Amino acid sequence: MTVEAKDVERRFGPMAALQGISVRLQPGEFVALLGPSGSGKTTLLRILAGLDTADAGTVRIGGRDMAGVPARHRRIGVVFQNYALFRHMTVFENVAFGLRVRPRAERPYEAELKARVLRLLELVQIPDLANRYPEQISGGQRQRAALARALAIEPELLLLDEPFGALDAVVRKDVRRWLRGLHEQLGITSLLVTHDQEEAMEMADRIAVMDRGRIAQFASPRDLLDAPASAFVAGFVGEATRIPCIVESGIARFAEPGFDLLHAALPDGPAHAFVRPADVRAEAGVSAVVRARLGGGGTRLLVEVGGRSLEAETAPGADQLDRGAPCRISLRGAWIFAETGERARGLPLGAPPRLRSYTGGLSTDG
Ligand SMILES: Nc1ncnc2c1ncn2[C@@H]1O[C@H](COP(=O)(O)OP(=O)(O)OP(=O)(O)O)[C@@H](O)[C@H]1O
Repeated sequence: MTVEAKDVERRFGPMAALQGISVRLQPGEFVALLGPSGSGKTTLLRILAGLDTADAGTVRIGGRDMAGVPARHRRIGVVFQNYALFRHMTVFENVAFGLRVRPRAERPYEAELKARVLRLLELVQIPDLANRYPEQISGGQRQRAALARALAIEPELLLLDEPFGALDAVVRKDVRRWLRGLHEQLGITSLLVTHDQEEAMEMADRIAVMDRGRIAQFASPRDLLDAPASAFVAGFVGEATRIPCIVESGIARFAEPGFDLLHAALPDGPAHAFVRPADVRAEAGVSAVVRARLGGGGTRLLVEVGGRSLEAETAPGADQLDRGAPCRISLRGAWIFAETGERARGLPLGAPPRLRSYTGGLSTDG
C-alpha cells in the first residue's frame, strides 16, 4: 500500500506545525519519522491516521484521496506509546475491540472473531495471556497486546507513535527487534515515530528526518550518515560534534588549536564542520589529552583537544592510550556546511585528488 502526503500544511494558531510536507512510502516499506520534540512527527502521523485534518495538501493511501474519509474507514492500525489498553477489559477483549468496532458489513461473527483474536495473540507471542487484565501483564506484553489490537483490523498501514517509550532499555531492544521481524513476516507498510535515532537506524528502511515542521531529509540510514543534506541533519544524526571553522581558498581552518586543516570546496567564509567519532583518530602526540576510555573494545576514547571534548578512535597500530595520556588527533574527514547552506566533504590535505574534489549531491563519497 503506497502512502503519499503532498504539500501538507498544519497550523495551530500562529504556529506552523507542518509546512510543505511531501513524502511517499513504498508498499511494504518500514519508514521512521525522526526528529526532536515538537518537530511535527505526531501531527503528521495523526493526519495520516485521519485523527486530525491538514489545512492544505493531500493524503493518498493506496492511491485513494483520504479527504473526508474518517479514521475508522482507513484500515490503518495505530499504536501509541500510551495507547492504554482498556483496563476493565481482558487482553482478549481489548484485541477483539478492534474487530467489534468495524463497520457492520466487515464485522466478523463471534466464532470467527474468537479464532482471529487467538491467531493474533499467537502472532504477537502472548497466547497465554488472553484472560489477563492489562495490569496483570508487563509493559512489553502490553505493547504486544496493543499491537495485536492494531493488527486485528488487518490494516494496510501501521502507524507506531513512540511505541517503545514506556519500556525499559533491555525490553525495548527486544521488542523492537521482534517488531522488525514481524514486519518482515507481514509486509505491512509501517511508519514509526521516534526521537531515538538508534531505534530509527535499527528498524527503518528509510528515515524522514523532521526539523521544525519540515522534512529535512528522507533517505536510508546509511545515506543520512554518509551524505547529510543539511547542517541540521549532520548534527542530529550520528553523534557528530559541531566545530566552527573558516574556509579560505578551499581550506577549512579550525579556530581551536589541535585540529588539522581540511580541504573543503566551499566559498570563503565561516562554516561548521561536523565530526563523527569514526572520523577522528587519536595517536601519540602532545596537542590533546585522553580524558577517558570508552567502550568499543578499548579503541574508543574521549579526548580533550582545543578545550573541546571529542570522541575518537585509537589509530590503527597506535599504542594503547590510557586516561590522562597526552595524544594528538587527526581528522579523516568531516562534513562541512558553509553559512550559506552549501556543503562539502572536508578531507585531509594528503587525500587523493579524486576525493578532494568531491562536493557531492546526496550520494556517498565512496
Ligand atoms: N492540538 C494542538 N494545539 C496546539 N499546538 C499543537 C497541538 N498539537 C501539536 N501542537 C504543536 O505543534 C508542534 C508539533 O507537535 P508534534 O506533537 O507533532 O511534535 P512531535 O515531533 O511529535 O513532538 P514529540 O516528540 O514531543 O511528541 C509543537 O510545537 C506542538 O506544541
